[in-house]
Amino acid sequence: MSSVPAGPPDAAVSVRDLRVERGGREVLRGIGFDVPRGAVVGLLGPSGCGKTTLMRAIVGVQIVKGGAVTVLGRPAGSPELRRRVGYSTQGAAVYTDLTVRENLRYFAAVLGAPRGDVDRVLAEVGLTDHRDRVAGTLSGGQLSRASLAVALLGAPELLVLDEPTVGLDPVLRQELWELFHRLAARGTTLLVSSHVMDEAGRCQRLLLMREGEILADDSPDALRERAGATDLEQVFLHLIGDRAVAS
Ligand SMILES: Nc1ncnc2c1ncn2[C@@H]1O[C@H](COP(=O)(O)OP(=O)(O)OP(=O)(O)O)[C@@H](O)[C@H]1O
Repeated sequence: MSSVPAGPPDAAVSVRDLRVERGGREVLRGIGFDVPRGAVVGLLGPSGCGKTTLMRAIVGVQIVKGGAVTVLGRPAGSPELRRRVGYSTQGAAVYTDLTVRENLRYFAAVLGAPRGDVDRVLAEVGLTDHRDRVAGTLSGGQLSRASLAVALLGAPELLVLDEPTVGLDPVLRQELWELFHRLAARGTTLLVSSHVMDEAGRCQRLLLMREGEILADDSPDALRERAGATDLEQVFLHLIGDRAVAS
C-alpha cells in the first residue's frame, strides 16, 4: 500500500484511493471515505457492485492493487486488529457438526474472548433456546445469527457485517437492527451491507455504491433532501441518473 494520508484520527475506518482487481477486472475503482466511530453505517448497492470486496479490504483479507485502508488507526489486516474487529461473512461461518454453543466456545477460545461471552452473544442474537442444536440442523436465518454471534465475541470495537439480515423475517430483522443501535450506543462502530433499500433508513450514514464506485456518502436525510425524494430507492435511482448525465 502507498503512504496516502490515513484520514481523521477519530475515524474508525479511513479508505483512500482504494483499488482492487478481481478476475482481471477493476472491481473497486479508487474509492475513498471515512466511517466515524460509534456510527451505524450502511453499505448499499446492487449485487456485484463491490460491497463484499470492500469489506474484505477493511478486515484485511483482500489483496489490493493500490490505496490505503486504515482501521482503528492501524493499517487494515494488522495482527493487533484481530480482536478489535469482528467480521461476519455472507455464508455461514460456523462448524455444522458442532452445536451452536460448542461453536461459540471454540471461537471464544481462539479469539481469547471471556467464556462468559458465549451466553451474552447467544442472548443478543436470540439463539439461547437453540444453543444445544447442532448447527447443521438450523434454518438459514438461525445459521446467519450464529455467525453474527461469533462476530460479537470479545465485544469488538468495529463490526463489519456482510448482509446480516438476509433470509430473516421482518420481526427478526427489526430485532437485529435494534441490537446494532444498542451496540453503537455503547461505542461500537458498525459497517453493515445490504441490498435492501428499506434497511438504509435505519443507518445513521449511508455509503451508496455502484460498479466499484461510491455514489454518495451522507446521512439518509441529507440524501433525501439532495434528491428531493422521500423514498431511498428513488434517491438511489436519482443519484445514478446524475452520474449518467455527468459522465
Ligand atoms: N473470487 C472472485 N474472482 C473473480 N471475480 C470476483 C470474485 N469475487 C467477486 N468477484 C467479482 O467482483 C465484483 C464485486 O463482487 P462483490 O462480491 O464484492 O460484490 P457485492 O456487491 O458484495 O455483491 P453481492 O451483493 O451479490 O454479494 C463482481 O463483479 C464479482 O463478480
